[in-house]
This record gives sequence, structure tokens and C-alpha cells, in this order.
Amino acid sequence: MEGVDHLAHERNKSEFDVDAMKIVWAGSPHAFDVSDRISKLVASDPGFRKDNRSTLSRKELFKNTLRKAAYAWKTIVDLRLSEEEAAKLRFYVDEPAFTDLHWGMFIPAIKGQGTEEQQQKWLPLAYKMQIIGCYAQTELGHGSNVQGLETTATFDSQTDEFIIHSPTLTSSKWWPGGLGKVATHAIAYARLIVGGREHGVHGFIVQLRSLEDHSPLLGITVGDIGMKFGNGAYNTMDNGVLQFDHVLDVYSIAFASIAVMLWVSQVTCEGKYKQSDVPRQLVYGTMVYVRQTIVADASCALSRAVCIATRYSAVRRQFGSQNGGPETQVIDYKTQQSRLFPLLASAYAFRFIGEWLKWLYADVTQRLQANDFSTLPEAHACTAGLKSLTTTATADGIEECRKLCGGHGYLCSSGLPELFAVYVPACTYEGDNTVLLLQVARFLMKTVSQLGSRLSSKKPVGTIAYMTRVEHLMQCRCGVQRGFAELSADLVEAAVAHCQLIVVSKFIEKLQQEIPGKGVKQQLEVLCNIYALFLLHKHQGDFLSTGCITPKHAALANDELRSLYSQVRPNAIALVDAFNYTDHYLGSILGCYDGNVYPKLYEAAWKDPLNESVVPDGYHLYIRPLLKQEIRTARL
Ligand SMILES: CCCCC/C=C/C(=O)SCCNC(=O)CCNC(=O)[C@H](O)C(C)(C)COP(=O)(O)OP(=O)(O)OC[C@H]1O[C@@H](n2cnc3c(N)ncnc32)[C@H](O)[C@@H]1OP(=O)(O)O
Ligand SMILES: Cc1cc2nc3c(=O)[nH]c(=O)nc-3n(C[C@H](O)[C@H](O)[C@H](O)COP(=O)(O)OP(=O)(O)OC[C@H]3O[C@@H](n4cnc5c(N)ncnc54)[C@H](O)[C@@H]3O)c2cc1C
Repeated sequence: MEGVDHLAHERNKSEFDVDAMKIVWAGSPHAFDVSDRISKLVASDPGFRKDNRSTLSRKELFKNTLRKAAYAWKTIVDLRLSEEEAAKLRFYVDEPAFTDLHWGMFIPAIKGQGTEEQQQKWLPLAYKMQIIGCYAQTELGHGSNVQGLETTATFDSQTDEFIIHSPTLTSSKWWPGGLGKVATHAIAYARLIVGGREHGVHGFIVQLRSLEDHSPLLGITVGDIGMKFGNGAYNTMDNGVLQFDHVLDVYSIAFASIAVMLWVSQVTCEGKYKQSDVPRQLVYGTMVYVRQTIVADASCALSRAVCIATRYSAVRRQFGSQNGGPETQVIDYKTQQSRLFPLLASAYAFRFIGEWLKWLYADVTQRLQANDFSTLPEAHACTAGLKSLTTTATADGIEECRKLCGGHGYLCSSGLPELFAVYVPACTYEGDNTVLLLQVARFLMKTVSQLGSRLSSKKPVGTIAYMTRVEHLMQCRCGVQRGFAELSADLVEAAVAHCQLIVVSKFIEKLQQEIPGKGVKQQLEVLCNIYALFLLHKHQGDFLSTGCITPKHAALANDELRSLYSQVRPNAIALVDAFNYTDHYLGSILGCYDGNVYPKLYEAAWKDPLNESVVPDGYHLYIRPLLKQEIRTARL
């Protein structure tokens, strides 16, 4: 029945202050207030409806996305929302769109790598959305290998201009979000050539389309690359293809530095290339920034899936009826708990590692401004490795949550198929996860060779086993005289172990902070222990081979896990309520707050366009003749 909370009995079991946990999850009382207010604003506005996406054609879907993006911008302007509130509004609108790249990459790239002059010219236009930008780095032939990019930017000292060109088919820009149909400008990455000499890959701000009629400028061929994985899903995004045919970057030398997107190098008025004495990898700065935001995004996506699966696991009953009594809630089965609760713990673990990574990024950015590059390698390794670890675990976790919901998890109305389809490219974009782990492995090799065996002694006591595991994995690999390439598969395993060590140690450090609210810290300690012991159980071969745990320890750890699951069980619904997601944002009948699942599932089915007619289109043309055919063959 509507209005009845079918999960009230579960909520009454909670042993901690849920409102206090909501603040912990949000990060602060202020952050909670903004999130709570904006999520409800979006949920209550029919202009942000999203339950019909799977029934729209690609063109209808895309036009609806443009409508929503414009409506969101109007809402932001009319309500005079702050930058923080506007970002939250775009988050809760929950639709991949060109705005993700405009706000999430184009503007950060200018802020992070543009000169003062460039920032003064481009940021006011971008903030007012008087230009719409995208980040055009990947090409048809190269994505991972940035140094392999083929697009050229040749400085013509006669005309004081840069000529941007796609010399080959494989140099076509391919994948940039927002590029296909909307962006008016791009930060395009190209090989800078000055005076016949090549100076490596640099970013250039290039106008793509007329600000008058949106037509592509002279020399620009641009379009969408076509349908992607899953219906609806990421097809609201116009990932594009772009070719330059000797495009003059219209900014004369007076603005040459406007075009060359870098505070780390310049082309002077005399047409001389000036490389400042900073690491060339600062060209990659935007990718580092986005990777740390992707870690925070992972905790959001995984927590959405876990919220759906946990609430439905409490609603769903199957088997176990005694004397005609109610069947057993599937959340009470130990197998369901052993699959679901480690994911619940991971959602919280990724939330806190995302908070730490945000601090690390801010710290390294501050140091860079003082020309202190000492922590840049660690920041690169951490953002690359944690992006890889958290997105792989989240993509796998969303799929596991679908399976935890049985057949109904496969319905679009569960919200899980679309969440999976939209999320999984996170394992690829912003750096293929294996390629990024190889960067971590390279960092570990260098660290081991510099520090000797001990990677770091600055870890909480509870992580000794994890640290010993990483050292053991590295020693086993570094000890043998074989090349990096030969050992790369093994070194990637050590890189994963290193990233898991970081997540566990930062969760433990979080618990050393003052955490207000009855029972809140105790619940987080249970989740931290579940995360650490689940991984120890999953990788016990590694831990046993280090000798720092024995088979008896491994068995005890497994016993402790079961006990921890029992401690979580009465608090499970409250722990997912703490995410404070509206039913609109969850977009899931299985995960609806009141748990009134079956009537809503049944009602939703009849809204499917296929049920607009009792007799389906095609019956008279195809099925009736089939049913009425003379039996010409002997009866089978
Ligand atoms: C809101 C989300 C929307 C998502 C939209 C998606 C957008 C995108 O996908 S944008 C495109 C993303 N593309 C990538 O992520 C490409 C991945 N590839 C790379 O980052 C690089 O090609 C590489 C790091 C894999 C290799 O770069 P390369 O220049 O060949 O460098 P080396 O491996 O030779 O390393 C040299 C040296 O530089 C250090 N280093 C590498 N990257 C960085 C970095 N980002 N920051 C700082 N330092 C970096 C590396 O550690 C080496 O150091 P040493 O070992 O000390 O020499
Ligand atoms: C949805 C989506 C949105 C995107 N948005 C943008 C965008 O806005 N802007 C942009 O510029 N790009 C964007 N991209 C492109 C994205 O950044 C690249 O696809 C990504 O960096 C992976 O590169 P790749 O496609 O070349 O993969 P590849 O490197 O070709 O990967 C193929 C396989 O090769 C393996 N491999 C590659 N190199 C090595 C190596 N050295 N050692 C071992 N294995 C290796 C990989 O692990 C992988 O298994 C987007 C991609 C997607 C899917």
C-alpha cells in the first residue's frame, strides 16, 4: 500500500544515529545540506524526469538530453545557484551529457594548465556557457599511448598562426565526449612543431563550430561515433569524431600563447619555443585531476547499486516458511550476506579514500604552484592506481548487485542494467585500468630500488599484513633478473595490492578522527574490518605466502567475517539510508525507500509501449498466417 513503509521493521533495528551517518557520508553538515536540498529539488521537478529513457530512440534521447541540460542551466541561473550547488544539480540530474566534459575537463584544463592570459580570455566565456568545450585527446589510433598521438600543430612564423592538421585516418580525434554534436571549442592535443622541430604533445584551444549557426568551421569535419553499449545509457552523450584539414588556429601570434594551452611552455612572438623547466608530464595534469574525481564517483555508483540490492534483499522472501509463516528474507541467507556486505563496506571505503585523494590532489596542486614537484610521482601513482582499483571493483560490484536481485534485477525498472551500462566505461576512460596499474608498478619498482625493501613504515599497525604482502609481491618480482615487460602481469598484481593497502590504511586513519553520533564509529569499524578481512580472505594465498599469517589466522579471519556480517545485518538498511538518495536519483523500483516493490513492478510493466495494444503490431502480418497455415507436412 502507498504511504506505508514496508521497511520500517528493518529501520527500527538500527543501532546507530542514521542522521549522524548521513553527515559522515556527505563529508560535512554543509555538504549534507547542499546534497539534500539539491537532490530533492531535482526529484520534485518533472523537467528532470528520467524513467522513460529506455523507450526513446537515439535522436529522441539526445534531444531530450539537450533539453534537460538547457533546463538545468536555466534552473541554475534563475535560482542563482553557487558553483557547488550547480555541480550537485548536474550530479542528481544523472544523465551523461556534454556538460560533464565542459565542466569536468574543459574548464579544469584551462584552470590547471592555462596561463593567466588564457584563463582571463577563456574562463569567463566558459563559465557563462557562451562557449561549450570538450577534451579532444584520444584518436582513432591512439588513446593509452598519448605520446603516440599523430595530430600536428605547426607554427607558421610567416602568419604567426598554428596549423592544426590530421595527417592520417588514425589521427582523427575519436571518443571525446560532447564533441560529436555540441562542443563549439576543444582542447585538442597535438604534436607541436616549431621551425621544423617537434616538441611533443601539447594542448591547443581550437574553435570547432560557428557561434552563429553552429556549423563546423573551415577545415573541420566533425560528427558522432555512433551507438554505444546498452540502450539509453551513455547514448545521451555525443562522443565524437573530428578531423582537422590544415585548420588555422585563428589566434595570431599576439594570442599565440592563447592557443598553446600551457603554462609549462610558450611559443614566443619571434616564433621560438620556450620550454620551462617543469616536468613535461604536467601536460597530463587534467587527467590526474579527473582520475581523483572518478574515485569519488565510484563510491557514488557502488553505493547506489548496494542501496538497491540491500533494500530489495530485505523485501524479497524465498523459501524457509515454517508452518505457513512468512518465507525467509533473502538478506538473512549467509551467502547473500557474504556477497552483499563486502560491497557495502567497499562503498564506504571508497568514499573515504576519495576524500583523502581530493586532499592529496589539492596538496600537490599547491606544491606545483611553488614549483615543488616532489610529490608529483606519488600523486600520479595514487590517482592512477586508485582510479583503476575503485572502478574495477565498482563495475564488478554493480553487476553483483544485479545478480543479488535475481530476475527482477535484470529489469530496466530495477535501475541496475542502466547503472551498469553507464558506469562500466569508467574502467577504460581516463586511462585503461591495466595501463594505469602499470604506471603504479613502475612507481613501486623505482621506490623499492630507492628505499630498499621497505616501501613505507608510515602505515597503521592494522595494515602490517597488507604492507608485508606488497613487499613480498615486489621482492618476488624484482628479485628475478627479468625485464619489466616480462613481469608486467605479476607487477600489476603487486600494484593492486599496494592500492588495497592504501584504501585499508586510509579507512583506519578515518576511524582515528573524531566521529560524532551514537554508534556511528562502531558501525564504521565493523565496515572497515569487513573490507580488510574480505580482501585478506579473497587473497589469502598472497598473505599466507608472506608468512605473516598462518592458515589458522586465515581460518580465524573467516570466522570473524561471519561474525561481522551478523553485526551489520540489523543495521544494513540504515547504512544504505545514510546515503540519503531520493527514489528519483536511485531510479529503481527494487530500491524504493518504502520497499513497496511488487505493486510498483506490476504497475510499471503495463506502462511499457509494447502493452499499448493487446494484440501486438505484426500479429496479423506474421503470426496469424503462421497459426492458420495448412499442415502441409506429415504431423511430427
Ligand atoms: C567525468 C568523467 C568523464 C570521462 C571522460 C573521459 C575522458 C578521457 O578519457 S580523456 C583521455 C584519457 N586518456 C588517458 O588517460 C591516457 C592514458 N595514458 C597516459 O596517461 C600516458 O600515456 C601514460 C602515463 C600511460 C604514459 O605516458 P608517457 O608520457 O609515455 O610516460 P611514461 O610512461 O614514459 O612515464 C614517463 C614519466 O612520467 C611519469 N608520468 C606519467 N604520467 C604522469 C602524470 N599524469 N602525472 C605525473 N607524472 C606522470 C611517469 O611516472 C614516468 O615517471 P618516471 O618513471 O619517473 O620517469
Ligand atoms: C565512454 C568513453 C568516453 C571517453 N571520453 C573521452 C574524452 O572525452 N576525451 C578523450 O580524449 N578520450 C575519451 N575516451 C577515450 C579513452 O580515454 C580511451 O579509450 C582510453 O584511454 C583507453 O585507450 P585506448 O582506447 O587506446 O585503449 P588501448 O590502449 O587500445 O587498450 C586496449 C588493450 O590494450 C592494453 N594495453 C595498451 N597498452 C598496453 C601496455 N603498454 N601494456 C599492456 N597492455 C596494454 C589495454 O590494457 C587494453 O586491454 C573515452 C572513452 C570512452 C569509452
